[in-house]
Amino acid sequence: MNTASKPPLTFRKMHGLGNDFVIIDGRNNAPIPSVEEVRAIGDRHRGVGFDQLVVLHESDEADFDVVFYNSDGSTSGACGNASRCIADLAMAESGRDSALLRTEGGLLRAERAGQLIRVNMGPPVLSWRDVPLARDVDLNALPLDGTPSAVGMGNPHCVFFVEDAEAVDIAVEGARFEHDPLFPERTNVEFVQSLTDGSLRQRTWERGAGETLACGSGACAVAVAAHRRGLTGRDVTIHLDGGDLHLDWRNDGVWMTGGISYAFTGVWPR
Ligand SMILES: N[C@@H](CCC[C@H](N)C(=O)O)C(=O)O
Repeated sequence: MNTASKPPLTFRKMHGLGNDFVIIDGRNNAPIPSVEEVRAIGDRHRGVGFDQLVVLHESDEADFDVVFYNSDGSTSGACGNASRCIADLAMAESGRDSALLRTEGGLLRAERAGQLIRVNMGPPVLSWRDVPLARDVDLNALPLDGTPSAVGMGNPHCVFFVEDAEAVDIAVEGARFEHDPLFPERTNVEFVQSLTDGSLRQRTWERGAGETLACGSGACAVAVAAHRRGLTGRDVTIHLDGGDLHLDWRNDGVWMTGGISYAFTGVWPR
C-alpha cells in the first residue's frame, strides 16, 4: 500500500449570498482533490462543508479554466455565485477591473460594479417553449400547479411560479426531480413568487447540493422565465434567502450583479 502522504490541499472559503464554496487553485501543478475527496471536504459535519467546490486551472484564453463540483461530487457547467467569487480573485491577481472565466458552460465575462461584481452568464440556451420534450409529458401532472419553464444557463433549471414561495416544502418538491426521467441529468429547481413591487422571491433546490441560500445561475433562469411570461421587464431584482441579486437580460446574455464574501483560507490534510 502506498503509505507516502500526498501534499495537503490549500483552499479558500468564500460565499456569494450564502451560497458557499471551497476554492482550490490547481494551477502550477498544485494538488487537486479526487471526487472522493470532494465529497469528504463537502461533508458539513466531518469536513469543511460547501455547496460547491471550485478548481481553478491555467487557461489559454481566460484568467482561469474552472471546474465546478457539487457537494455530492457531481459536476456542473455553471455556478453563478461562485463565478462572482473567482472573478474577484482573478481581478485581485491581475489588477484589472474585469476578468474572463472559461467554464464548461461557456466563456464568462465579469467586471466590478462598485462594491459588487457583475457576471455575464451567457444566453439562455433552451426553454420548454423552444425544445420539444424528450417524451410526451403532461406537465400539469408535475407536482405543483401550472407549467414550469425549463431554462438552461450552462446548467439545467426548472422554474415553477407559485402563489407563495414560503409555503413550498423544498425538501419534498425539489427532491422529486432528483430521479425523474424527464431530467436525465437531473435539474436545479426554483420556486418563484411575483411580488407587488415587480421583484421576485426565489427559493432553490440545487441538483447535487439540496436547498441553498442562493443560486446565481438559477436566478438568471428565473429572470428569463419571468420575462418570457410577461411578469417582468428584462431586468429584475430577485430576493433569495441569502440576499438580493440584480439580473438584466441583454442581447449578449444575462448579466447577474451581486455581492461576495471572503471567509478564510485553510488546509485539508491528506
Ligand atoms: N449554486 C450555483 C449552481 C451550482 C451548480 C448546480 N447545483 C448544478 O448542478 O447545476 C449557482 O450559483 O449557479
